[in-house]
Amino acid sequence: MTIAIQRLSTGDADFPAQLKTLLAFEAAADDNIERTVAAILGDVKTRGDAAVVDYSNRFDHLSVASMADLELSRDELEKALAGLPAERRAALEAAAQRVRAYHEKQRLDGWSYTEADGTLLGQMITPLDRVGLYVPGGKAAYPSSVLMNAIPAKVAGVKELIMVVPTPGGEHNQLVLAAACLAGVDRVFTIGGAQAVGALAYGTESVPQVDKIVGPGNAYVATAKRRVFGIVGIDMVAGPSEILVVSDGTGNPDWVAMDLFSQAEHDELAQSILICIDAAFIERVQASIEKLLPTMPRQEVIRTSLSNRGAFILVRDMDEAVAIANRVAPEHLELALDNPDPWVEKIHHAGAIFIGHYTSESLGDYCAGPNHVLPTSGSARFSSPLGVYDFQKRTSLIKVSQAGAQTLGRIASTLAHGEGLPAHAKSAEFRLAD
Ligand SMILES: NC(=O)c1ccc[n+]([C@@H]2O[C@H](COP(=O)([O-])OP(=O)(O)OC[C@H]3O[C@@H](n4cnc5c(N)ncnc54)[C@H](O)[C@@H]3O)[C@@H](O)[C@H]2O)c1
Ligand SMILES: N[C@H](CO)Cc1c[nH]c[nH+]1
Ligand SMILES: [Zn+2]
Repeated sequence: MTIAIQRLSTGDADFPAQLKTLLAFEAAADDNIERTVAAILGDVKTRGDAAVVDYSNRFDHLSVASMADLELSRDELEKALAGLPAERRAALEAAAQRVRAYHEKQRLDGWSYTEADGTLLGQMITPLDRVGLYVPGGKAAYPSSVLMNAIPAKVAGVKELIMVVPTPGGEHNQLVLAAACLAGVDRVFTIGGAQAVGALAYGTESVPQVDKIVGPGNAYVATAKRRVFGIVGIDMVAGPSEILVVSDGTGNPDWVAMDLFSQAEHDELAQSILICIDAAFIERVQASIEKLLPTMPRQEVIRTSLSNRGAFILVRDMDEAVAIANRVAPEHLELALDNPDPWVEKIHHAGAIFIGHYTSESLGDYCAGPNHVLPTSGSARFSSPLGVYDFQKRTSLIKVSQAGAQTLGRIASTLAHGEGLPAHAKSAEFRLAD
């Protein structure tokens, strides 16, 4: 069966309008979800543990009596790690080691300088005290996301990392627990959805209140995170996965087809786009898609994603390809080019750039080292991958010498009078020598 993937060409007069439609994705605001989440959060705020237990029993089909049944012991996490088949354990450890090494480079350090009159100015960096990590557990479990969220937090020096993961029907995903153990997660509660976000944001008798909640989740989780923002910090509200491949017609079309599949298989709403300067190569990728799709276990998800949100864009040259890539500002951008290096610095908007034919996006998802939590839906125009800096805060330092108080005091006094704030002016003036 032919898979109908939208074809666009920059040579067409209506290309700008077509591109706009292709990129016009907004997570549908759902009043029912808003109402449900508001009610759950309110209940968790009022009734604490009892509410969390009730919702966990209802939504995750459990029958537990108290929160004590919903916390895993250190022993259970260690058993999960010890029980992994050797090959899986080695892969998990190799990925964790590479992700840690990369993120070590991101740690921000404080700085200060002293002016001629002895006044010291600087910036102090402190880690967040306590962070909540949401790990989705409904339809699919992602141990790699445990590493990508927990390791930067630990590298930043976060003192306590509390993980929540729903376990529908009481099933514990051993690879998720092993990843938590390896990444140094401190406590794990088997709770999910809006009730878990509420427990982390407000604190309950058992779940400590955190300072920031990170990690992806479904519409209930995303809505709850948006609602508790302000009481706690949040990382970002990630949309469906995206990949954009820029091709000059070189390389293997099977590789490109599978790279497009790799993000399409996440979600029917995922977006996979190929921009290419060579019409014949686009046809070869289409043929590869037809050939390879029947071999894929998640072919229905891939088919839906490619036909609803996928696209092939034929461009006249590489400059046009790069301009459109920057307009899309994709989560993942592959430069599938024989000579990719000169083009890297022309890409200004992308969550991550995968350079050259051997750099499949999937290596970044698991083990290259950089974080796989990346800005989606064009937000790479103004935001960055999750990193150590998301778990560090900056505090300004000001230590004014007696001499400095004279110079600064006169400036501050003048400006304070200008603003009509006499107490500000006086507090500076009191420190002026007569
Ligand atoms: N961007 C990324 O890096 C990334 C990584 C992993 C997962 N994801 C996304 O995370 C999401 C995971 O979703 P999921 O559902 O599998 O797991 P989830 O853990 O996010 O949600 C499961 C919870 O949703 C709540 N829920 C379900 N139905 C409900 C209802 N009718 N009323 C109230 N609450 C309800 C329940 O409490 C349940 O425990 C997917 O959208 C996936 O694409 C994104
Ligand atoms: N590609 C996803 C983020 O867009 C992350 C992931 C986890 N496992 C596989 N992939
Ligand atoms: Zn992925």
